[in-house]
Amino acid sequence: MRIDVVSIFPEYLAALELSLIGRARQDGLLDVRVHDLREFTFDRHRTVDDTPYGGGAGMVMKPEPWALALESIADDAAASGVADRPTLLVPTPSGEVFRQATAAQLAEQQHLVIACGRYEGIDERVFDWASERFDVRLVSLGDYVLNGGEVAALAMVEAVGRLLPGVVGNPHSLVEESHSDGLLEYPVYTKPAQWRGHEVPPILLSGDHGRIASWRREQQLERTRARRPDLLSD
Ligand SMILES: OB(O)c1ccc2cc[nH]c2c1
Repeated sequence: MRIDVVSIFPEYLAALELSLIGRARQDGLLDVRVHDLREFTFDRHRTVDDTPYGGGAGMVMKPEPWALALESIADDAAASGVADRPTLLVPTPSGEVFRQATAAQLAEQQHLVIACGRYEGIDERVFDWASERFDVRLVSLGDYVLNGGEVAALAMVEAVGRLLPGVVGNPHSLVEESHSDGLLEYPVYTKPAQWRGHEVPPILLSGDHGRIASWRREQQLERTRARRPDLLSD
């Protein structure tokens, strides 16, 4: 999989050189490229924003730098033999909620491009224009607002990248985690069995794997009912 990320703060994405994703890149399991949107401006001040039509606070990101950046990425990918029609992910508070199912869906794609907006957002016409060459998806991490798309990009690259074959050491760990089966994950414990007056649930020390599995499932249901009843109503 190839992932291109475009931002006016490319250094924000440096975290993608670390840990699991960084190792996957070094091992050739994932090709992540970060681009500075200002490389696609040609005025003296490398301008990427302007005042909003219709008035209102703040600034809006100009369409042309985005079109040049996205064209450059799509042309490069096509020339490199990345056959798929790229998926353009646009983090925005006004997008569909990004869920584990979204990550699983995206992990099947060959090429993702993530457009990190700033200011009051990107000129809407970019998304209409981009739909000729990209499958455009506006996505939100949840019902809160950040100052730009970079944090969402980091989250999405990790959520998708860790699902790719060979990226996590033990693929089984992907099965037993929150949301993989629609429920929250069960509580986990490790040594020591007694810690500051708090003990590990005795069932986990019993060696009875059948009863342990049942206990864990009950814990998942109990936690999901308590913390995320919405997951049970679907
Ligand atoms: O909350 B967000 O994910 C988000 C994404 C993009 C922009 C651009 C300006 N504010 C933003 C917020």
